[in-house]
Amino acid sequence: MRHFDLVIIGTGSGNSIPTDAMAGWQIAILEKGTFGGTCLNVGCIPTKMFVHTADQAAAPANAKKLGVDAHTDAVHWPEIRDRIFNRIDPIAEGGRNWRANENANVTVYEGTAHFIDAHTIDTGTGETITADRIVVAAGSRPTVPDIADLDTTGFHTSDTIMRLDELPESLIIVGSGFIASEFAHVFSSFGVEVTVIARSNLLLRHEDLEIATRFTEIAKQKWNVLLNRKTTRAEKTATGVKLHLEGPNGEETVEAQQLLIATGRQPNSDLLQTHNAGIDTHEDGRVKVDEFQKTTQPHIYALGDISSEHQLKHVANHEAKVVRHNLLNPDEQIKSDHRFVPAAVFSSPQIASVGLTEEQAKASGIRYVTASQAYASIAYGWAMEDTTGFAKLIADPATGQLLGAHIIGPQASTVIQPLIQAMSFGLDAKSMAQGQYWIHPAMPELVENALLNLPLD
Ligand SMILES: Cc1cc2nc3c(=O)[nH]c(=O)nc-3n(C[C@H](O)[C@H](O)[C@H](O)COP(=O)(O)OP(=O)(O)OC[C@H]3O[C@@H](n4cnc5c(N)ncnc54)[C@H](O)[C@@H]3O)c2cc1C
Ligand SMILES: NC(=O)c1ccc[n+]([C@@H]2O[C@H](COP(=O)([O-])OP(=O)(O)OC[C@H]3O[C@@H](n4cnc5c(N)ncnc54)[C@H](O)[C@@H]3O)[C@@H](O)[C@H]2O)c1
Repeated sequence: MRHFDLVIIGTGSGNSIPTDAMAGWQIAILEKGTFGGTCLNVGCIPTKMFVHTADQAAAPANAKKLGVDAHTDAVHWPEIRDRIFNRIDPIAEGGRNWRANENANVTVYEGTAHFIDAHTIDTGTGETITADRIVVAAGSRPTVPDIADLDTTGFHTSDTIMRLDELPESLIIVGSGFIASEFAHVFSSFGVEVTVIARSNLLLRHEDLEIATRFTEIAKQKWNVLLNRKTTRAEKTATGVKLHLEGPNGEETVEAQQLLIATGRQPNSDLLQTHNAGIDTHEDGRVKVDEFQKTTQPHIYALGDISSEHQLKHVANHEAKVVRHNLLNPDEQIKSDHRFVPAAVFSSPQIASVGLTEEQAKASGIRYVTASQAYASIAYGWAMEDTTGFAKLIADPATGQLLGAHIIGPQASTVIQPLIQAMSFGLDAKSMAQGQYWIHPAMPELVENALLNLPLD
């Protein structure tokens, strides 16, 4: 049985751990799917390449209010799809080739691995190996809800929808979180008739209530948004799929050519049989880790979607850096920093957030103040004729420190960055607003004005 100094399970953020400083270590990398993991192959990167294209396709419709007549003549789905994946697929293959054939100290095993015990792993390739140290970076996979007959109708998840042969005329999306909101924007901008089915009365309900409410209002004008609906049964039709729903109008059905299930992602700890290694998991299947990313077995670390409460690439990357440091410096371990984890929804409009929502601030019983600023009341907002976007800030009235920041509107994912910086480095709202120039008349004036609007002494 071959023995390794280090085994890494999963080639998403886990693949970034081996470094020159580990050149003397024998390392095994285990992967059951495509090298590079979710973000590169079926997640952040292709989705944002589709989102940017969708933004272009939708732009002419928005130009009308500026006095410009423009029209999107055609959306060439096969060309768009192939442009995106002809860029991504070689990167995945190049990464695999580099690790498999060009790293003298790395051995790649391509199979579905599982633990035999705390030091022994069946690689799923017919070979079982042992290791001194192990990194569990096996990510998550789409959750499929229990809808009767769904298995007979066929459906897509984010793993498959981006590789459709052709653009459908209509698409039903079950779910109302990140993936639903981003793909609804992509497909509707490409001319597809989109229906979004949500269990609750709001889309993106993890966001601050005012933000989620505004997003839901806007979404209703663009998509067929069905709120407070339970999907009870799926049925195959001659042209696609029919879903049976229960909701405020009683029983009803919706039909479309294609169906996307976007109801969350579950950690892959079950595939790994982590219990065989004595690794504890949370009730939702996430591997338990401490602040050093150590599992309940001190020689096994975990990172990213399989253990984190934030299923975000920047978090997985941060944790991978922490794990790499701790593997190389066992006597000077560092902690992960999860204080201010930002996230953005790349829909239309975009949403970006960091820190507490107002509901969370209220529930925690702390004292807080809020302030908002509309894009419509800053000069660049006039230029864009934006009427729906705004920033909302939550701050501690005693110290002026920001507790949360939420933006809905153009370029929200970029405009929020100085607020993330202020929170991370402890810069108070007043100093931030008054201690620097803000380029006039640029979009960050939204942030400057929101800061100045906070009722602080
Ligand atoms: C559609 C979509 C869009 C997204 N967009 C964004 C975004 O814009 N911004 C953002 O921050 N995040 C985004 N995310 C989330 C982000 O992709 C993930 O948080 C991140 O990729 C997780 O990285 P990871 O290394 O933990 O896992 P992964 O990248 O999933 O890597 C885990 C790897 O482990 C392998 N594996 C699993 N089980 C086994 C096993 N038993 N044996 C061997 N190998 C195994 C898998 O095949 C996979 O390659 C998106 C996700 C999706 C699905
Ligand atoms: N821009 C980004 O950073 C980005 C983009 C896409 C995905 N992601 C990550 O991937 C994760 C997964 O995305 P997602 O959109 O699948 O999850 P999500 O957690 O954002 O949303 C899941 C949605 O499905 C609904 N839902 C759950 N079970 C259901 C059921 N049985 N029937 C109907 N609806 C149900 C939930 O109410 C929720 O609206 C996200 O949590 C996020 O961390 C990030």
